[in-house]
Amino acid sequence: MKMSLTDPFLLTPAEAAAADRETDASGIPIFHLMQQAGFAVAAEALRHFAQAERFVVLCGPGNNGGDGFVAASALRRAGANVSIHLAGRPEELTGAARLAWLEAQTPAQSFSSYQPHPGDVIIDAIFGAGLSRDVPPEVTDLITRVREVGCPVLAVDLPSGIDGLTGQVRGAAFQAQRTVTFVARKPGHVLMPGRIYCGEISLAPIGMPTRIARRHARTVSVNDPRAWKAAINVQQGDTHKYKRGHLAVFSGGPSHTGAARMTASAGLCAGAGLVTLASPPDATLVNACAMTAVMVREIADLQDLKMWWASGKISAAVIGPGFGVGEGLRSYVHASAARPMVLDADAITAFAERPDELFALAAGSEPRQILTPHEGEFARLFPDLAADKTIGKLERAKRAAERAHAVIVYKGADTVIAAPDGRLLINENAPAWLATAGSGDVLAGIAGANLAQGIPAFEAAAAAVWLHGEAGNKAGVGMTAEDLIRHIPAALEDLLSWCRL
Ligand SMILES: NC(=O)C1=CN([C@@H]2O[C@H](COP(=O)(O)OP(=O)(O)OC[C@H]3O[C@@H](n4cnc5c(N)ncnc54)[C@H](O)[C@@H]3O)[C@@H](O)[C@H]2O)[C@H](O)CC1
Ligand SMILES: [K+]
Repeated sequence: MKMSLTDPFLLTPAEAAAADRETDASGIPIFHLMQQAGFAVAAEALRHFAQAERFVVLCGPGNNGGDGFVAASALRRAGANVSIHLAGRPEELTGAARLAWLEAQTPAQSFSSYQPHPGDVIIDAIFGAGLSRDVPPEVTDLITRVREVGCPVLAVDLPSGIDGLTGQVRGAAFQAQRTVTFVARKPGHVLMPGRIYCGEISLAPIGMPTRIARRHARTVSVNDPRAWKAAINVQQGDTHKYKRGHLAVFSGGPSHTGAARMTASAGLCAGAGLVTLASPPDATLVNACAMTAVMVREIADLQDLKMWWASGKISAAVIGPGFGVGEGLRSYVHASAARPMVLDADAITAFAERPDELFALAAGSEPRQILTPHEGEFARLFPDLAADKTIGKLERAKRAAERAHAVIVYKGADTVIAAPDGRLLINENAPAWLATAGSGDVLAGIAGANLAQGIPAFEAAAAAVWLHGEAGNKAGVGMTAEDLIRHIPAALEDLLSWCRL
């Protein structure tokens, strides 16, 4: 089991700036933090780029540039060949960055005078958490020239051009081989494409008291069991099957049964006590022949469904995988309003023309629904949010959850889980090969199993996304969705060990 030793909390750029100010006010000057930051960068440069013929430190106008001056001085003292290029004029520097510049006592050249050369290692200290708009043309130009020569880049805090809040590229960005960040990672380190641009990330504590940093980290965390393990029943494995809930999964017609079967099998492996595949009459035979541990029950129409819910025998449901988009699906969702339910795939698309109808169903109650849109489905249900280029994935997911009164699992390599009350998590344990046919059906089944066991919707969704990623890691490259299902129990074992810690 791979356990991360770093804290799961993230600081948005605004939170990091507020934490800096509070640290300064508490008697630890920002200049002191900057020195520690610069030393950490220099140490990382010497450790990982020992082959450098020259370190070229590119310094911007703010404190990111200040970190660069400190790093440059430290590298010089260590005997390295260093040159500094500066955006603008040194007289324009202020605050701690100005102090760092004065201490560096070095001539600085302009950005435009820098000609990248093989053997150069770039220390990118142009923009960090303070990037507030697209990078200017001279920086775009520099990024292009460095890329053309292929010089390795060590980024300070963030690769310049990556937005620390959204992970988006603002005009252009350095592709770093490594990034050294401070105190805590920012969302932009975890969200795509920022995560890719950062390369290998290391974290330097730089002397900010953890209590200050933690107090400011209010917006978002990494999806790590520490965020929700309290909601997981550790006794899960030992209890009676009826206590572990009964999950209903709705199958499509006779030629569309595979997806729901995948969901049902995943639900069983993920710990639901019982799983029933609710099948239209013409698909019952197909489903019954294919399933063993999963039960099959005929649900012919709305009346059957209402009676089933009324019997109190099912605890949660998954609808959408392979069901078929149409009025039938919408009526089933209506009949299941306010029940713990995962709406996936077709269940999302079915409401594309009338999203408000779906959102109204969940209004007023505590969130019981989990919606699991990928990029395309998200845009169908929340077209305005998807089109709004001024906000990133976190804000989109947050607003969507508020609007839908539901937990949103906004899928991707950087799946974001959002609750209507504003809680946000970014998942980072999913391997690239998880993006395979049927993978989403499996995720829906795991989430359904969690709901069936009585786990609240946000925690159920977050734990499902994490388990899905862990199972994917265990199944390994080249896996199929069936392999993924077979690896859920081992992932669950890991989760229960986490929960017992
Ligand atoms: N606790 C910590 O993590 C510490 C981090 N440090 C470093 O400080 C930077 C953040 O510093 P800040 O001055 O707030 O921001 P930047 O240096 O990233 O840039 C601000 C600077 O740039 C101008 N600007 C922003 N965007 C653009 C643009 N697109 N084009 C032109 N100019 C732009 C803006 O107006 C400012 O002048 C953090 O990343 C760390 O590296 C501290 O060293 C100490 C503690
Ligand atoms: K940078």
